[in-house]
Amino acid sequence: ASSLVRRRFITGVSVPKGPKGYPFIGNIFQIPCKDPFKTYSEWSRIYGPMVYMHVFGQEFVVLNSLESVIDLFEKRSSIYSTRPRLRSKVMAGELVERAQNSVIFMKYGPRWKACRKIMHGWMNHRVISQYNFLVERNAGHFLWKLLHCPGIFSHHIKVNAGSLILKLVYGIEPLPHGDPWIGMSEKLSKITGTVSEPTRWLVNSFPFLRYMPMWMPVVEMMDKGTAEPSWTLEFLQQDARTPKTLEEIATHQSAAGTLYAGGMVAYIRTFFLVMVLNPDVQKKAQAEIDAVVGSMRLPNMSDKPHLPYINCLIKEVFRINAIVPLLPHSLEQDDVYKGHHIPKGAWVIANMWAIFNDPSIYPEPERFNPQRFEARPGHPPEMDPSRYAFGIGMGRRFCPGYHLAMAFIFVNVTQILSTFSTSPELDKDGNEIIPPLKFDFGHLTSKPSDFNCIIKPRTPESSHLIDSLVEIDSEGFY
Ligand code: HEM
Repeated sequence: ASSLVRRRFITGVSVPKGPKGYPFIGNIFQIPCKDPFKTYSEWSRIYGPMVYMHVFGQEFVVLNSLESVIDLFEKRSSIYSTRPRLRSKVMAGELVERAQNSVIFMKYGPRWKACRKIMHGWMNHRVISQYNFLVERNAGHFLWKLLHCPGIFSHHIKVNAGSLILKLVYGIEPLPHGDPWIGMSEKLSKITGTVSEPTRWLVNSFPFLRYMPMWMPVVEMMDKGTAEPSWTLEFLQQDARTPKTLEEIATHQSAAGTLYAGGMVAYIRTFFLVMVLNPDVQKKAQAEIDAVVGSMRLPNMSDKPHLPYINCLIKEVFRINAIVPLLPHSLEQDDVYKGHHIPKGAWVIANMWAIFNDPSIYPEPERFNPQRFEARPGHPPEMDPSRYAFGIGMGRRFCPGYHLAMAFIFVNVTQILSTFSTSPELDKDGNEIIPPLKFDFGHLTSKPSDFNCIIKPRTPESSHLIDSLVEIDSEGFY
């Protein structure tokens, strides 16, 4: 508290308002474990769009309005682009190590810049458009699995996203079941998510794997002459005579290690859920694909400009589930915004959930309505949430996987709509079991709670098309 008083004296203004906490422990008991972003949003109605809280001396400022998020993360991105400092004393060693090695948690500085440069080289718009064929082929495999084993669709979604990343980064084709690389990436992503949850600091043991040297299998395959083209191979072969410095390898490894597909999995699961809940939307989207693409081929990236309703649908899925509902940034110097002191070292958290559910931006926010993004007389399109689901504007921490994720989403959503109908499960009396529109927040992302549904090919021709496009060397593809 004394440092607070001192800083208040320096800036002459006070921190934003917030719920009154206890001495030392602060607001720890007021921050709920479940859906904290909803509580922050309620608090903003009492205390204003910026809400201040503190826990064990760590200060937090939650930004609940789009205006404040743009003003700070975008317009002042030179100050607000670092990540919160993680409290090493109360965290297990592995978590700290993960934090140091992960681009997501790196402090703004030279090492972070080096990683971002590598990632930009892999995932800029031009490079990603050259990989469209791989995204499309990968989606074809996914359809084939949905056709032949629809009961475990959630599992297929996970493998689908994970296998694309593994192929791009390491040239590895994952095993159909229980692939160790996919399992390991999942563990890494859980560690990453755990590090970021403010109320989790107190947990002091995590039974996770240690961070593994992920370039090793590529070196082995290179030696055997079996390495497939991949970003890692490209890196290792660049000037192969000069041994890589540890720093270079570590930088590449941390860039690669962060590439996990959690956001894409959450998106596709959300898409299936809203299709179950909104049959009219599904029919309308299918009618658009039938009219533009026909049923003789699968949609691909070149169809994107000709499918306006699908493009609106994709935006609405981003809005209805804020995949990364809380975005934690931090600042390394004191700042003053709208008459309030934003203290150096505070976690400044953008509440994206609050923004995507703000009725002044999205009227009737609880309604799933792709048409809100259409321009009609007297109705300008509502703000595109996919612009903000990956970070703010072109702010420095904006998700480097944006182009890859958008290509993946477009191809998968259109190919699923073109070939399958998704509907609610039936109980033994033939009544529909309607799943709730409910999401679980954990490990940084928000995903639909488990639900079942029926996924059926739309026509016999759809099944033939999928089978004919996927050449399977029958060895248990799923
Ligand atoms: C639908 C899918 C995805 C969503 C919604 C998503 C969202 C985000 C968000 C919100 C951030 C934080 C931005 C900020 O702090 O301002 C982020 C960062 C990041 N994302 Fe994604 N992402 C997705 C897919 C991907 C993919 C496919 C990759 C890589 C292949 C990726 C790699 C990263 C990395 C490395 C960072 C950290 C950047 C940094 O801190 O400098 N993301 N993502």
